[in-house]
Amino acid sequence: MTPVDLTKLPEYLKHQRWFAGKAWPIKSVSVVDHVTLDSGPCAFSLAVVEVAYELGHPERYLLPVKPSAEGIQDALEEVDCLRSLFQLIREQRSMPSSSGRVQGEWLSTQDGLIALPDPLPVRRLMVEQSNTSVVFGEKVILKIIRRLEAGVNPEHEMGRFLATRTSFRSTPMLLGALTLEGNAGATLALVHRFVPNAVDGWKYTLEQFRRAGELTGPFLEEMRELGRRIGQLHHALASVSDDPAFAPEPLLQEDLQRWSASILGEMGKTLADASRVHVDIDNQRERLMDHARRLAHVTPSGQKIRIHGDLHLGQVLRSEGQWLIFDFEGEPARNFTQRREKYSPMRDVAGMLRSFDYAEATVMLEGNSPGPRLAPCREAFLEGYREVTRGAAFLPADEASFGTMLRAFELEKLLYEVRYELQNRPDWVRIPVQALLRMEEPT
Ligand SMILES: Nc1ncnc2c1ncn2[C@@H]1O[C@H](COP(=O)(O)OP(=O)(O)O)[C@@H](O)[C@H]1O
Ligand SMILES: O=P(O)(O)O[C@H]1O[C@H](CO)[C@@H](O[C@H]2O[C@H](CO)[C@@H](O)[C@H](O)[C@H]2O)[C@H](O)[C@H]1O
Repeated sequence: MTPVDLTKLPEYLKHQRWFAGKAWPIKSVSVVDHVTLDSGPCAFSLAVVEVAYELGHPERYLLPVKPSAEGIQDALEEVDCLRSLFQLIREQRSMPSSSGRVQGEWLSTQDGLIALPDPLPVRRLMVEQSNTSVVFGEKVILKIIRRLEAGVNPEHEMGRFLATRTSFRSTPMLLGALTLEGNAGATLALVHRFVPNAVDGWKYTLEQFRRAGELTGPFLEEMRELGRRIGQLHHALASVSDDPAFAPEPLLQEDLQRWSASILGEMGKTLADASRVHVDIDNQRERLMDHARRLAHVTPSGQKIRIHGDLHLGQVLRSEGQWLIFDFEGEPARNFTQRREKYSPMRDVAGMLRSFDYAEATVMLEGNSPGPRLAPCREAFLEGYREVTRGAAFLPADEASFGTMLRAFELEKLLYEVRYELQNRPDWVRIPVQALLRMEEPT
């Protein structure tokens, strides 16, 4: 018997913030796996539903639901259900599902020994996000993943790697996870340490940029510190050679050629779409293509390593005078296999630099006066990064290659941002478009 009323599901999904398919007509929905949890004070089911569209690929979603005569009731609205879900992970329980198995995982790390209050206070996080997050006892945060993808979840994999194989601690540590094994296999939920009173780097930087005059010395020192943290993250990600998913690999000419070709390919479609709203962008095509072409001709040096993959100011937290890096899931528009590819760490550096430009553009659009913000911020961040990565095997060996790769990856990120904004925040497309227009001739 299916735990969800399938006839009501299409309408229900269309009203959920996390449902990505609102714009497309649904052909059918089905439950591909489910498990019922009825041992605690809240009986509910975890159902994996597949949504087939009239056009395009099917998608899978996780629905924690309670039986209800009125239709579909989200179990995550009930404190008892949330506690039961968390306990499943904490107690590492394993339960058969209709076509596989649900497995709770709790890491046996120092952080995993965390003591939690009993009864456990529960608070739903009310932020705009693509998943659902819940804070327990102000000490741990459970993220219930809504849209499920096949394959190894990069956030789960990276979190486990950092917690168990490295000494990198500038991240809210992964504590546990809930996994569905079998045909519909996927990571269903993740538990991390909760960072109290944290401000995300985006809000933090905007506040500083909004202040009149020059950026303060202490803020620029914080940006240098952020650069150091990212450098240390790259050292940690490159530190293990006995795990094929993480072992650094030499950067080859064919990697550079492949990345260059991929940027050129993305450019074709992206600029065509962008030129519908910004006519002058098409005139820049040749100049921009040159940046991408040059990447293919860099003399290969350095390594490919696992990287954060979607690094921007919204992926770092500022708490108690420290930077913490989080959200290792990679770019949402790419599939898990692409997100887990090893890359040059310069790609992360480029991502963060793009974020400073977004912050500058945002404060200018708000009507703040121009000021020397962007260049000092970039310089401070790069200084910090280079300070801790000097001579690192994963970086290009010479300055010229460093510069060419950085510009090519900034271009790649800019094109990604154009596509992201066209789809999600059309008013903001001008931010990456203006930056593309400003990009200098390659030297
Ligand atoms: N460990 C944490 N400690 C404190 N706040 C967090 C933590 N993890 C996430 N958050 C907050 O929750 C928000 C959403 O988290 P995120 O992992 O980015 O979810 P999603 O993948 O659904 O976007 C973040 O922007 C941040 O403000
Ligand atoms: O946070 P996500 O992992 O969902 O990342 C996506 O959304 C980001 C926006 O929230 C987007 O980032 C872009 O906008 C940011 C300002 O809002 C800016 O700081 C980033 O530099 C810029 O790329 C990100 O690209 C997208 O993957």
